[in-house]
Amino acid sequence: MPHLPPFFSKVDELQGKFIERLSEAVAIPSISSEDARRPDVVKMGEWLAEQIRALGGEVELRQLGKQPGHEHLDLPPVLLGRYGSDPKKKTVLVYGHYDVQPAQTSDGWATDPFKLSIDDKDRMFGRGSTDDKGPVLGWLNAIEAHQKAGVDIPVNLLMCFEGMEENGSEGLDELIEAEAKSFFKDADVVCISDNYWLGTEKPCLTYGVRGCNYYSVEISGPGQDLHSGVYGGVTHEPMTDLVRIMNSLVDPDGKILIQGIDDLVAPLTDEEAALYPPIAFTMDDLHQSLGNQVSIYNDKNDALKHKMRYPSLSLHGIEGAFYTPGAKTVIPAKVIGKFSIRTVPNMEIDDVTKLVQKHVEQEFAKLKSKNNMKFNIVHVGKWWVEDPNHPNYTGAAKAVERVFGVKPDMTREGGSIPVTLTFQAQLQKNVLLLPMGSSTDAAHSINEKLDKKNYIEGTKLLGAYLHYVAGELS
Ligand SMILES: C[C@H](N)C(=O)N[C@@H](Cc1c[nH]cn1)C(=O)O
Ligand SMILES: [Zn+2]
Ligand SMILES: [Zn+2]
Repeated sequence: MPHLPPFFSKVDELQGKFIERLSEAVAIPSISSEDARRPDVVKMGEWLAEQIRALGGEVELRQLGKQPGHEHLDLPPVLLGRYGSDPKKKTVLVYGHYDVQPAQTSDGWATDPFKLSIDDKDRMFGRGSTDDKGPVLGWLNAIEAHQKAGVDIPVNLLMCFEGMEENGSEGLDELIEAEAKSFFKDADVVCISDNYWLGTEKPCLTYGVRGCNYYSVEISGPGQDLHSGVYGGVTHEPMTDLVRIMNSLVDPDGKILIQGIDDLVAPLTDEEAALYPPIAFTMDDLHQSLGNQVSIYNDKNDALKHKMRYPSLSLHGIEGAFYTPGAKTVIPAKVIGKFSIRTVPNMEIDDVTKLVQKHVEQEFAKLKSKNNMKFNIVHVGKWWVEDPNHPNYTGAAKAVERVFGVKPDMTREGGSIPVTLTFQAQLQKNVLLLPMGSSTDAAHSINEKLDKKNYIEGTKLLGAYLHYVAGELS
C-alpha cells in the first residue's frame, strides 16, 4: 500500500484543521430529543452538508416530514452524500449521526459541553466529540487528506448521516427501504463508526449490537400537585405507585425480574464462551471507564458477556418528579417513569413488549391504587449480529494492523445502533462497525471526550480501511 504513507503524513499535518472542524461541530447543540433544540439539529445537518460540498461531494438533505407523535415538529433531514462515482471502483456506504444526547453544564460538566475544550493530556471534551461527531468528521478528514496528499481514494463513497439516532432513528428505516434500489443500490459494503473500543489501547472491530426497547409508565391521579402536609395520607400518590412498579423491574445485581424474559435469550454455546477469554480487556479497564469500582461481576469474562450478549434493564428517570435541590413538600400529580431493555439474540421486540406490559399491569393491579396507569412504548430497535469473516472485516483488520500495529479484538457492542439491521436486511450487504473512540470517552455522560490520538489515528484508520477493503473486495 504505497499510497498510505503520504496520506498518513497529510493527516498529521492537517490535524489542527481537523480539530477546528470538530470544534465547530461541537459548538452546534444538535440535541435530537429536546424539541427546542430541533433548529440546531437542522443547522448541524446543513453545516455538515456544506463541509461535504466544499470537499467536492454531492449532497442532498432529504426531508422526512413530521415527527410521529410530535406533529408540531419536523424531523431533521437525513444527509445523503456521494463522493466519487467511478464504475470501475467498489462502493462503500458510510453511516453516522450528527445529533447528540442532551447536556447542560449543571449536570456536572467540568467545562461548557458545547465548547470543545482540550486539556493537557490531549483529551478533547465536548458533547458529541466521540458520539458521533468526531467519527463522522473522520470520514471528511480522510477525504481532505487524500485530496491534499494527491492520493486517489480507491472506492466510491456513499454517505448517510442522520439527525435522530439518539431519539429512535425516526423515519430512517422507511428512507432506506425506499432508497435501497436507488441511492443505496451501488453499495458493496457498509461501515459505521459509532461505537467504542473495549479499553483504551486496543482497537476492535464490532460485529453485533444489542437492541433497545424503551418504555414509559405514566401514573396520574390528583387534579394538580398537592401540599403533602394537607393531603399526605389521604390520597393515593402517583410517585409511590410508580416507585413500586419501577422497583419490581430489576434487582440491584442487574437481574431482570420480568417473568419470561430470560427464556427469550439464546443459550450460550461452548464455542461462543471461548470467544471471550482472548479479548484484551481487564477489570481495571472496566473500573476506569465506570469511574469507580462498582462493577457487578468480578470476572472479566462475566463482565464481557453481560456487556455484549445478555440483556439488561436500566431505569433512566422520572418526569414530573421533584428533583432540584431543596425540600419542596409536594405530592406530584403526574409522574412518568422511563426505562429500557437492551435486547440480544433471540429476543423479538414484540415478545419482549408483551411480557413487559403484562408485568407492569400486574404490578399496578397489586397496588389497588385509584390512580391511572398508562404504559407506553417510546421507541424500539432490534439487536444485530453480522458475519465477521467477510472481506469487509478482513480489510478492516488489515487497516487496524497497519495503523496501530496490533490485531483488533472482535467485539459486540452493548449499545444500540438501530440502522445496522436495516442496512443488512434492506441492502443485503455486510455491515461493519469500526470504532474510533475508547472506553473512557463517557458517551452519553457528563464530560464526554475524544482523545486527540483517537481522532487523528482514527482518521488514518478510516482512510486506510478504504484502501484495504478495496483490495479485499476486488
Ligand atoms: C452506540 C451508539 N453510539 C449509541 O449511543 N446508540 C444509542 C442509540 C439509542 C437507542 N435508544 C436511544 N438511543 C444507545 O445505544 O443508547
Ligand atoms: Zn449515542
Ligand atoms: Zn452514536
